[in-house]
Amino acid sequence: MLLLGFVRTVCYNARNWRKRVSVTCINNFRGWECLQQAPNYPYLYFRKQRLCFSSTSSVKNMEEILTRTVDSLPTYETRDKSPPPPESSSLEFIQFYRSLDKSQRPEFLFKLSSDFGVDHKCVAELCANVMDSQKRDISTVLQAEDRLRYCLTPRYKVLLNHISRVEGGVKFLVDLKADVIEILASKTNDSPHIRDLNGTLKSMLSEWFSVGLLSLERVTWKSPCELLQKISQYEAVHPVRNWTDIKRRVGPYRRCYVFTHGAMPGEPLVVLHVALKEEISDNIQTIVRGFSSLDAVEDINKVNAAVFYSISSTQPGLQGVELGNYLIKRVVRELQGEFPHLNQFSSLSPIPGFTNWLLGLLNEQRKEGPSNRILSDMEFRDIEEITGGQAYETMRKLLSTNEWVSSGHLVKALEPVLMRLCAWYLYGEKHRGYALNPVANFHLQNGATMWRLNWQADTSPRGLSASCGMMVNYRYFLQDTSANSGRYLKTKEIEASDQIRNLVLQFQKASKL
Ligand SMILES: CC(C)(COP(=O)(O)OP(=O)(O)OC[C@H]1O[C@@H](n2cnc3c(N)ncnc32)[C@H](O)[C@@H]1OP(=O)(O)O)[C@@H](O)C(=O)NCCC(=O)NCCSC(=O)CC(=O)O
Repeated sequence: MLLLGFVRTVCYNARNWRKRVSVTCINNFRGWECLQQAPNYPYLYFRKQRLCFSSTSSVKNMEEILTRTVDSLPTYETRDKSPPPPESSSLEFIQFYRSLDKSQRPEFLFKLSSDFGVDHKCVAELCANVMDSQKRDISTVLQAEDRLRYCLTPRYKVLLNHISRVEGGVKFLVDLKADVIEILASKTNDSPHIRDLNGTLKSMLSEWFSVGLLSLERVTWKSPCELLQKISQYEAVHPVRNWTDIKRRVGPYRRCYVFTHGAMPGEPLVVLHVALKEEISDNIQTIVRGFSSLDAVEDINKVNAAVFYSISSTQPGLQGVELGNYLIKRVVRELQGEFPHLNQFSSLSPIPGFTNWLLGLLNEQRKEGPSNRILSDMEFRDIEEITGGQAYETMRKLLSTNEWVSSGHLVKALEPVLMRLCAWYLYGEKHRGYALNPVANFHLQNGATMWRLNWQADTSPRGLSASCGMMVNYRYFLQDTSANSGRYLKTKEIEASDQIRNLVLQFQKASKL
């Protein structure tokens, strides 16, 4: 009996025909011959090579699949002559992995990375050979080193390379990398083997997604609807509310650019939104809510600054491949071509995490009692006078609910306090020596200058909750970005403007933290 369409069938695992295994097999319209049971023995056969996995794929299944699909590393001598593994191995691996529950993937990836990785015994032997070869001529040394280099190739890398050649294989590997990143981040399994797998995948993906293999595409209202829809869905910084929003973001005095890759057609890998302004913006509402009629003709004399107001990477698996940095630099060149006189390039960036960091500080302050270490004595008195309550306690309550913005007096009293605290948060708070704030770290890695902190730059509830409404411009002085980036990455030195440095000095004087 041929079963078509999506049906749920109960199958018997061919290898465990004695043991009834409840499995879920989902057909597609081509279907495969339904699982016909012989009258006496519940056994399984297929008309088409589609695999049916137990919904509780056992470790045994994993080992079988891995043994079947992960070929041994060809010998050094036959490394260039060995035939590639059959495509069915790649497809079988992909299908099996996708059939696994999310909770089973760490186990599978651990097995893949630990049992099918580098042959450590062989590496040790070849290390000894390299040492021995030092006494010999250079060609012997090079030969020994090349053998060692080859032996350091994880066995699974051959399969991953072949998976990248099947249709959808690169996207599969990007998603696999995203799983590995998640496993490591959640500490579900932080074995050194999984970390090694992460490194191998990162180096493969960094090669495949190098800037020379990426295509820059400008998104306009005439772009395919599906692409506009994806741009809206992927927007991670200033959510797109409706079609008018997206139409505005690709309309006059706006630019939207994406990187795409031939191996992932139709998929914007990273998205950059730009506002063309007379000067560098200090407020996001004027950009995302600002309205020039959608058919206005751009006046080149009104375009003196390019403001990057949103950049989002759409593929978690490509984290660490630095697509955003490449895209910003490529878009700068594109805009210089369109507007040769353009010489101001800056972001208008959110400051995620500042409000929570400040609330943590206020909580600590509350525990430590009356010692006043965040506010100056006059500020302390002003806030108590305006709120009628204990300064830190009321600040904590008001900042948690954004209520403070409804009081003009309080907004005025808090501006100097919050501006200097936020400048310190961006400039002084560190993680492993680099800027604690991930957005700051991103732009500083790119070589931008922490240029201007803006009060009441994002008065949306989202902006108030994230950073008490403040935003920051990371400015790209093109002639300095390379040196700035090098200094930041090497010595962790942050390039900042006088405004930022003065605010930090004010913080250090007023707050005895
Ligand atoms: C910012 C990114 C596009 C960077 O992606 P890339 O692939 O280019 O770079 P990457 O993955 O190598 O990460 C480089 C650095 O980005 C920083 N980073 C920033 N936001 C991050 C996030 N949400 N998750 C992970 N990293 C993030 C990290 O400190 C990281 O440094 P490390 O690897 O050393 O830890 C992406 O992280 C992202 O989409 N973030 C979410 C949206 C966002 O916050 N965009 C920036 C604000 S908008 C903005 O600022 C305005 C504008 O510029 O347009």
